[in-house]
Amino acid sequence: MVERLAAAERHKALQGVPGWSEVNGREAIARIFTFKDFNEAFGFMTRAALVAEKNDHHPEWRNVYKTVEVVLTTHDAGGVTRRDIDLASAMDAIARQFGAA
Ligand SMILES: C[C@H](O)[C@H](O)[C@H]1CNC2=NC(N)=NC(=O)C2=N1
Repeated sequence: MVERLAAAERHKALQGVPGWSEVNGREAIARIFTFKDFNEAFGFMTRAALVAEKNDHHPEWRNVYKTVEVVLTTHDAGGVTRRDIDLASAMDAIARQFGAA
């Protein structure tokens, strides 16, 4: 069972994924990725989906044309855990490969 991060731990962990921020009123982290076009955005989602499935840890996300809004939280733990931080970091690496802004 992965453990929910307390506020101080969450803030510290967020420093490792600087593009992400806390969600107001919810124990979750979020980032909006903007790509060159829909093709790149969906390519990012495809790669990220495979990582999510491999790790059995899935995002809440919304795609509008070339943007992908991602919210990460661990439902089983009722808050942010290391799994969210690790998936955020993995998504950042994939986004860099797609030349995200
Ligand atoms: C049964 C399955 O392992 C669980 O439901 C997994 C799936 N993916 C998940 N993803 C996220 N974000 N949080 C979870 O608690 C979670 N639990």
